[in-house]
Amino acid sequence: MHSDRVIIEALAVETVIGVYDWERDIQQRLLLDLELATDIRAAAADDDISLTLDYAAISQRIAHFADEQAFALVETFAERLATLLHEEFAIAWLRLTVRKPGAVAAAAAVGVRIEREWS
Ligand SMILES: Nc1nc2c(c(=O)[nH]1)N=C([C@H](O)[C@@H](O)CO)CN2
Repeated sequence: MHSDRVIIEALAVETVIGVYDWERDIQQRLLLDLELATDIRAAAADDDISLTLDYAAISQRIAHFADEQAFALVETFAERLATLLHEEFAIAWLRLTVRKPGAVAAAAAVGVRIEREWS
């Protein structure tokens, strides 16, 4: 696995998310941190965006994914998003943190962190 990473930090997206009835009718903000494994050397050598993971394109895709989904659990959001990133961007390893700010008043944020690897 490559040790290089393309990163996206504190990406804010809006989505329907939550287990309670009152959460089914509103959009809430999630904050996402991503580490995406890749080998940046070819892109750096040729100074060519097409040879690396485009963090702008990936961020846009994630925002669209969030907008069209309505999961109960942040676990489901994280797992489905990881699969999407693997399938659409050929990402073989990632670490994804999904935070739900404000969900627990006494905490700055709660959520999940997952790592996934595909061979
Ligand atoms: N492990 C989880 N615990 C909880 C979740 C969740 O998605 N994963 N969700 C909720 C509620 O939706 C909460 O965020 C509403 O404030 C509670 N626990």
